[in-house]
Amino acid sequence: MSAAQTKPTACLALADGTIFYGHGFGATGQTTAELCFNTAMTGYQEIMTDPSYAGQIVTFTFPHIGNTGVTPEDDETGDPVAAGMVVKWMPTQSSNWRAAQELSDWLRARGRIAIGGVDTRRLTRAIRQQGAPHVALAHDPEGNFDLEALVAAARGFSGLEGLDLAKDVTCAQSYQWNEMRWAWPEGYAPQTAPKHKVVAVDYGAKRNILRCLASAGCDVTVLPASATYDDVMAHNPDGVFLSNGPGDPAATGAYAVPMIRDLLDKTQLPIFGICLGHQMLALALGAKTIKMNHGHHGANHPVKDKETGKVEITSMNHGFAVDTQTLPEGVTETHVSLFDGSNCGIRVADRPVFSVQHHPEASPGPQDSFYLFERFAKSMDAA
Ligand SMILES: NC(=O)CC[C@H](N)C(=O)O
Repeated sequence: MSAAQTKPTACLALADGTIFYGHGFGATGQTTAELCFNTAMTGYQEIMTDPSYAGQIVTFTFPHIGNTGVTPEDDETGDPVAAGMVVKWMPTQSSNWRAAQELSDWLRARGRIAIGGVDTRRLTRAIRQQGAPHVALAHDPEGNFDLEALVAAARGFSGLEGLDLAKDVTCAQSYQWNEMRWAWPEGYAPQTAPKHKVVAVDYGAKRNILRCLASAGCDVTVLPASATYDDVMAHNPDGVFLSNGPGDPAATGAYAVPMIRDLLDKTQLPIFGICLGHQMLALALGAKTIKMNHGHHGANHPVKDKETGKVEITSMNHGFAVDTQTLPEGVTETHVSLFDGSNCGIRVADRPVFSVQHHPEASPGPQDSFYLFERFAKSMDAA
């Protein structure tokens, strides 16, 4: 906080009793969640509206957040789904021709609490040391905080392990998706007429993934997370896409994995998964997932494609990972994180079934990972 802003109007309490004071913006009130940090320098709106952030408060390590405002065009879904945000500097008035609204007003309208003026470097170190902490975040313009109650609320948060959050963020009904990417990766021609009928199962899908599928020539039907094998097959798809999403893959897997297993056992359909979809495909193949210490959240994560030796600069947002040691016979690790060696991709031998942990649609590379959508489309050409 600056010296001029003396009385704190927001407070972040960690379950270990550490308190961070700051100034509130966005909605007032109180919320509990797991706390992570994201190292991306841009894309705060896409991050806040990524459904995979449900149940989490995001600490932004980049200090200037909010200075380009927000625009409906950049929403990854209808509402912000991250539970709140923590930043170093209070947002200044936005300055960007695309800005339709100030970040603070946008957060307030959507009931999301934010705190500014926090020493985010100290907080990030705490997250790295403790593992993603459970926290309570409160914003009160009068600055009245019951610290004991806040710490108790943080301790009362169950954490993300064992939580199925896909059911909260999935679409209520199936729908068609036709919109394409706005920018074309170099060397890729826009597909004018969709060639492949794809069912995308929505565990919390980001819109840009659906745009990338459409851009690769897919006629996309989106189904809710609860879709059964019969629901999927009723659309007579040429391929099935498993989306990203929040929460613990093992919990969502309780109903999603049997559907994916049926697809694997009863069909030869191409299957492509991203992030939660990747984790649940791995579970369906017999592997296990683990909770990471503080996860991967950023837009600068180097991932090595083990088959080509190429390194992609990727966007990541995950707190769980596939345990490489548990991959069964016939399932190969195709991608690996160069930060910590964790699994970032798998492929089933002799079948067009593959998935990645990172986000190929989010393009920090900026075109490094689009080939995965092309690979999925090509596998349907061949099928
Ligand atoms: N982006 C995602 O799909 C995240 C997957 C999962 N919820 C995780 O945190 O690991």
